[in-house]
Amino acid sequence: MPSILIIDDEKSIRKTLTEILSYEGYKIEEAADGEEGLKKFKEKNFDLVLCDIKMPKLDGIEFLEKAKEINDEIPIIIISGHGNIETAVEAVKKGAYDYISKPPDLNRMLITLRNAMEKNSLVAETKVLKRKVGKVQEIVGESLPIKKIKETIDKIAPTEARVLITGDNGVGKELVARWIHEKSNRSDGPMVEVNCAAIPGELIESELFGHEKGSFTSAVKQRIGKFEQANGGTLFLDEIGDMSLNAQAKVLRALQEAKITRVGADKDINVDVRVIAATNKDLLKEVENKNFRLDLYHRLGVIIVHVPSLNDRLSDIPLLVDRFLEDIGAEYGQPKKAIDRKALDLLQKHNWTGNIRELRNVVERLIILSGKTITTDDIENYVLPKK
Ligand SMILES: Nc1ncnc2c1ncn2[C@@H]1O[C@H](COP(=O)(O)OP(=O)(O)OP(=O)(O)O)[C@@H](O)[C@H]1O
Repeated sequence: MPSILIIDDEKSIRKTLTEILSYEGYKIEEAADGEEGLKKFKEKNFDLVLCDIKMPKLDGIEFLEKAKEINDEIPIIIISGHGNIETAVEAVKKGAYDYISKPPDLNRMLITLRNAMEKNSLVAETKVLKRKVGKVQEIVGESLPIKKIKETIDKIAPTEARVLITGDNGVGKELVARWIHEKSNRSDGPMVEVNCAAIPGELIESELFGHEKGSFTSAVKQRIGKFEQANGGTLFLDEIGDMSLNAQAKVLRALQEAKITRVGADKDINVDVRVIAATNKDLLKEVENKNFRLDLYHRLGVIIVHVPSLNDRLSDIPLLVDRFLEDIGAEYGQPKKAIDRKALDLLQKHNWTGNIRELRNVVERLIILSGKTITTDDIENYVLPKK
């Protein structure tokens, strides 16, 4: 149950707000002035604070400044009276999430609260994910195409240019996208990924743009879409070739106008997002077949990075195998296994239709099934198709 701290010197206001918000399922604590509020704020971890501006002892702005120093992740919403809208605006500039006017409009207040908490949990989620992922995995390889790709990433990452990454399944398109984000000026912002092939056609719009409660039968609560989640960062549209024409039209508009509209809403929302898209399809062929919009293709593909298949850069295999032996070995808590030269040669002769993902799986299998050193027998037994 989300918890809210209400700080207001007027008892009647505290009482009304407490009644309404408890009824809405929030856990409420009250404080009668800024000082008491700050004491409670220090003691407990609230999900949100509602704070009046004019109060004895410590007023709303002073509370805001002190609270931000203690924990600037908890959203604070200012309640402002008639006479102090300007102060409320100043509070927002100083980091309050928003303000609501007295007497509060019930619906608007509830929406503001919900948005604040939702946004906050998204921020927290992104942080957790960032910590989990930690550093982006290195792009291993010394072959000419890989060197070129690394150079291109260095050149294009700091620009705002949209990038279309093409290549087979499992060649490392997502990894390239991650590095572009990581080396861009947006790296402190989120990188949000959408796999357009995995989302049913009728849900993709709501997934990308969000929806208002009740906008369609299963929209039981308001939802923030991926474009909004990626605000200030990068949106990675994977498998873009599988997106419906309907959704393509909306994505095009979002790119042209830097604005989106949630499904069922009439208000536009500005978004500041860099889009990177990836596909394993030949998009121009899809354009010819009327499955993909040419104008969207041109919007997305300002820069095109093609990641070649592993079969076209077999010289990278020894380095990749070495890296996977080390990483996967460590994941299993085992010492790194060796592989003999001839076994490595066999791997370089294999037809890698599943690309680097397949190679990684193969190395994992070999680590599990082989002895200390991986031999040609192991490759014949566990990798090559049985005749
Ligand atoms: N050059 C590389 N060095 C190290 N690991 C790599 C490299 N390229 C890809 N990988 C690893 O191979 C796996 C597949 O890569 P990734 O998911 O980026 O491919 P993809 O092209 O996006 O695949 P899909 O088309 O299925 O979305 C991942 O585990 C990735 O970390």
